[in-house]
Amino acid sequence: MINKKNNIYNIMLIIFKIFKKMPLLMFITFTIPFIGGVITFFTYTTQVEIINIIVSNSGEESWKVILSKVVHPLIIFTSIFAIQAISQALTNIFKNAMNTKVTLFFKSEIVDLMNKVDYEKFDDKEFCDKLERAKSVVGEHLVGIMQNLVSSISIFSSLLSIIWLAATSRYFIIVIVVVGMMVISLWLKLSTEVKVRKVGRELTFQGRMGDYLSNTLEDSNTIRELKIYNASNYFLDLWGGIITKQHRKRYDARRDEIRIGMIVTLVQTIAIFLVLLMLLNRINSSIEVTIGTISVLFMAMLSSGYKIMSLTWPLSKLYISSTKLYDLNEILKLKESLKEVKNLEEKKKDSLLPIEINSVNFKYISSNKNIINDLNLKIQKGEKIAIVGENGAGKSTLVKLILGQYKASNGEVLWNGKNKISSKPAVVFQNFIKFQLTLRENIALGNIEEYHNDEKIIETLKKCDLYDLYQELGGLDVTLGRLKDGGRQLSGGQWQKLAIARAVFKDADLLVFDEPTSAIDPNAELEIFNKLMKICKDKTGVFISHRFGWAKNADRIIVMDRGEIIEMGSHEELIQLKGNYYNMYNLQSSWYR
Ligand SMILES: Nc1ncnc2c1ncn2[C@@H]1O[C@H](COP(=O)(O)OP(=O)(O)OP(=O)(O)O)[C@@H](O)[C@H]1O
Repeated sequence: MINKKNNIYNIMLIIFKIFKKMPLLMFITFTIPFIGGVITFFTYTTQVEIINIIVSNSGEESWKVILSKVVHPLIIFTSIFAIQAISQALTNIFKNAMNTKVTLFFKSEIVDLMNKVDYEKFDDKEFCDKLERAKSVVGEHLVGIMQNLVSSISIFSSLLSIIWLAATSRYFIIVIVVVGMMVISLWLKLSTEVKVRKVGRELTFQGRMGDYLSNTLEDSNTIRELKIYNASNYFLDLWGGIITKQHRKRYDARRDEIRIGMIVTLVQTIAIFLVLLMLLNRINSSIEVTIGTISVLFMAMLSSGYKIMSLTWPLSKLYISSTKLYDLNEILKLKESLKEVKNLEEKKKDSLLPIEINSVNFKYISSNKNIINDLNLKIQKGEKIAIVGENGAGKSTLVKLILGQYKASNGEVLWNGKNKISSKPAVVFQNFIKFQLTLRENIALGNIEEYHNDEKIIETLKKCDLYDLYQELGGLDVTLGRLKDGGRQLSGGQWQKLAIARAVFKDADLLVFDEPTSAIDPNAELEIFNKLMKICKDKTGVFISHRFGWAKNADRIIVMDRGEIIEMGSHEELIQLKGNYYNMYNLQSSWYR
C-alpha cells in the first residue's frame, strides 16, 4: 500500500503530471543536463590518454613531438568543455521556459477547480487550508523544486561518468567499491541534511516569533509603552529564551552533521585507498590499467566527495519541500473528480423567473443550527423586492440560495420551474471587488463580450452616477487603484458605484444588490437607490439592507428575523401593521431627523 503522504511518491506524481502536459519540453529540460553530466566521462578518458602519452614518451621524445601527439585529445577535451557550456546555457533556457509553463499549468488547474467546486466547499476549513497550501506551492515553490530536480540530474549524471570511468578498468570490484562509496556517502549526508532542514522548518514559527520580539524591542512606540509598564526586561528575556533555544536545537543538529561528515570522509578515504591498491596491483599485469587510469580515477574519486556534497543540497531541499506537494496532489485529484462538471454555460435567453422557494431550511457546513428556517417565497418577474432585517437575520444567506450558490438542506428552490440555475444573475456583493484595472475593465468585466462597446459603457456610467468621474479621468482606459504608479485612487463610494455599474452592464433579467449603498453617504444613498429602482424598471430587483429608509419604493418588503420571514408587504401595508417593520422604521428614521 502506497503512503499518499510519502514525499517521493508525491514528487513522482507531480513529475508525471508535468510530463503528461509537456512531454517534449520536460524531456529536453531533463535530458540536456543529463548528457552534459555524462559526457564528463570523455573528459576523463582524454585526460587518461594525455597522461599516458606523456608518460610513455617522456624519456625519448622532444616536447614538440609530445605536444603534437596530445593535440588531438586536447581538441576533444576542449570540445567537450564547449559542449558542456552550451548544454548549461540550453538547460537554463529550457528550465525557465518549463518553470513558466509549469506555474501557468498548475495555477490554471487550481483556478479551474475553484470555479468548478461547489461554493459551499469554501466553508469547509479543511478544504480551504489544503487549497491555501496548494496555492502556496505553485509559483516560487514549484519553480524551486524544478530547479533542484534539474541540478540533481546534472550532478547525478556526472557521478555516473565516474562510475563509467571505473568500469573501464575492467575490474568489476572497483565499480562496486566506487558505487558503494557513493551510495553510502550520499545516504549518510542526505539523512543528516534532511534532519538539519527539518529542524530549520520546525523552528520557523520560533524564528518568526524571535523576529517579532526583536523588532518590537527596537520599535520606539513599543519602547514608550514598555517603559511605562517597566516591561522591557520581560520582552528581552522572552526574546533571549527563544534565540537560545533555537541556537541549541541547531547546534545539536549540526553536531550530528559534523559526526556524520567525519564518517563520510572516512568511507571515501577507505574507498579511494582500496581502489588505488587494486589498480596498483594490476598495473603490470594488464594493459587496461595505466598510470593515466590510476591518476584520473584517483582525482575523479576525490572530486566525487564534493559532487556528493553538492547533490545532497538540492536533493534534501527537494525532499523537504515535497511535503507540500501532497496538498497540491490532493487538490488536483479533487479537480479530476470534478471533470464532469462543466462550467455553467450561460443561456442568456433563459429566464430565471419566477423564483420559488418552497419550505427551505439551510445550514452551513460549519454550523449546527439552521440559518434559514422553513422559508417560503415567490419572486415574480419584474418585481422589486427589498429584504430587510437586523444583522445576522439571514438576508445574505437567502440571497446565496436565490443565486444558487448554496443548495437548500431541505425543501427546494426553483428557477422558472427548474431546480437548476441556468443563467447568472447580476450581483453586487457586500464585499465587492475593487479591480486594480482600467475604468473600462471595471465595467466590462460584467459582460466581457461588450468590452469594446464604448457607447454602452458610457451609458452605464451615466446611469450609475459615474459620468463626472469618467469626464475627470478623461477616458475609459485609465488605470484605477494603487497598483500602478499614478493610478487614480477612488473613494469607497465611487468603488461601490463602479461595482453597481458592472452589475448593470451585465444586462441580466435579475439584479441582486446586497447592501449596495453601505459605503455611500446617507444623502447619496437615497439618490442611488432611486436610480437603482429606475435601472431595474424592466427587470427584477432584489435589494438587501438592514437600513429601512430606502426600502419604501420596493413593490414588496420582506422582513427577516432569525432565518424566517416575519413580515411581508408594501411599505404602507407594513406601516399599518404596526409590527416589527413599523417599529424599526420609526426608530431608524429618528436617527436622520
Ligand atoms: N459561511 C458561513 N458559515 C457559517 N455561518 C455563517 C456563514 N455565513 C453566515 N453565517 C451565519 O449565518 C447567519 C446569517 O448570516 P447572514 O450573512 O445571512 O446575515 P445577514 O442578515 O445578511 O447579516 P448582515 O446584515 O450583517 O449582513 C449569521 O449568524 C452568520 O454568522
